Amino acid sequence: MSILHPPEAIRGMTKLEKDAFRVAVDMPVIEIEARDAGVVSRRVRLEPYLIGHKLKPLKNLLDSEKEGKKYLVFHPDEVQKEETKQKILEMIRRELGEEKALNWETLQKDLTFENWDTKSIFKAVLPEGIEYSSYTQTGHIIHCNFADEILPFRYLIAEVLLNKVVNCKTVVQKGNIITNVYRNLDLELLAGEMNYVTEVKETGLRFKMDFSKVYWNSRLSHEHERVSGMFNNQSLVYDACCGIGPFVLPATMKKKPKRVMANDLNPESVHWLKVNIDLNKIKKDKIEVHNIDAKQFIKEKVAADVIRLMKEESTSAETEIENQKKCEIHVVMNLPAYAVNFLPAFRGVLRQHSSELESIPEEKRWKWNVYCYLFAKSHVDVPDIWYEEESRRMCDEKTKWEKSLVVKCHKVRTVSSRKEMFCAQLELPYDFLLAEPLPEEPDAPFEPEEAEEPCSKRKKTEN
Ligand SMILES: C[S@@+](CC[C@H](N)C(=O)[O-])C[C@H]1O[C@@H](n2cnc3c(N)ncnc32)[C@H](O)[C@@H]1O
Repeated sequence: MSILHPPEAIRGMTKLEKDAFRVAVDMPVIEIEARDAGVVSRRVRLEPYLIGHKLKPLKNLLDSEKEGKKYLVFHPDEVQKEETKQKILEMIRRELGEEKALNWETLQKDLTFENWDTKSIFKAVLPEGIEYSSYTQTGHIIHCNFADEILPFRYLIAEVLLNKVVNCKTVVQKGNIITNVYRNLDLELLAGEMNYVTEVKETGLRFKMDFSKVYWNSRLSHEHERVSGMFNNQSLVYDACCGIGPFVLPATMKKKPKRVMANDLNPESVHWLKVNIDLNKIKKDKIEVHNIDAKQFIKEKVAADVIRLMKEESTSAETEIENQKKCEIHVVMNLPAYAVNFLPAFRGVLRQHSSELESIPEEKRWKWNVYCYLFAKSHVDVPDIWYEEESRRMCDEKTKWEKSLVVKCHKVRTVSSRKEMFCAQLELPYDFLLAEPLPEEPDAPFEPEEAEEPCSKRKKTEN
């Protein structure tokens, strides 16, 4: 444990009282001429020993009470040994000259709430052995996720974050379970202003949203980039659960696909998607937007759109063979708690267009790719490979085809112990798209999605 830590009296504090953080400490210092400060900081390697940035606004160099003098301020943890102190004096003398009178002194300083970083504060406040570090920031909003034993300290933690984290103006707690269909979170304001309209940047694009009404998860930025990077200028991109646009916006801006259609059931998502289309200066006609159920979107909008475009291209004499080859259909369904239930909608989706399809030669029919997000969950500890197998099984159970249509399973992230998020990539053959549809099943219940574990730790099992 460091010599420098907030006073023990604050342990157990549940309401922030900044004054209680004040403590007087003896800082080891060396007084130097103010005019030598530049040489010392440039030429003497003192970084490992100086106080550094951890206790900001306390700095490595402080004014001495004597005219024309400065103190070099050292971290007491780093200069405990006499030999270290000697070594430091020698290092400085080597640059400033042996004749300089250099001595170790102690300078009494008051450290206050301003000096302690969040980690030291939480460590000092929470009962021993309990740690807190799990929060995410979306624009000016910090959202926290608390384990039961930390709940009594949530208001204090929120106040600390509000005071300490750059740009933070609002701290909220997520409702423990996401039950609503739009996957947004029930928010409880813990500190700061009740303003949930915020803006973030992802892959260089601007995303504005009302955080209390739409879904946003910055942890998915890699996945948004991965999938939108798979398209090209001949792609047809259909996002069935588009949210505020993290797949379709970068795809449109960076890959310039032949066609982009975006859909979400939540009118608020659609509203903010349109705001973001404008904000990123994308022409409105580049993305066709819908606000319907994903199944309906697949059956009515996607199928008809693909057939129309494929027919147009197959009859156009100008289409180069090379471009025809690059033409692929990509349907993205990022609603992991439910999207597998949309897979049956693809079976037989082209039957109503079968006569139009007959006029398109097989070699001019475009490949169908579906990116189906899902959660693979286990009740017991299992080897990592189990989650991928479970993802395939979940898709196969829904497509009910003679062979698995899953061509790839990409692990997106670990949500909590025994729960992984996957993106199953399926290739749908035309036999499947023209097959007899399966009898309509009653809608699967919308599973409540438990909040992420504060720290996602998984017990390792043997593979
Ligand atoms: C997990 S979010 C993903 C949003 C976005 N694609 C992203 O990556 O941030 C799932 C989205 O599906 C939408 N949604 C829920 N049920 C739906 C349905 N039946 N049809 C279409 N969209 C739905 C929600 O409103 C939400 O925006």
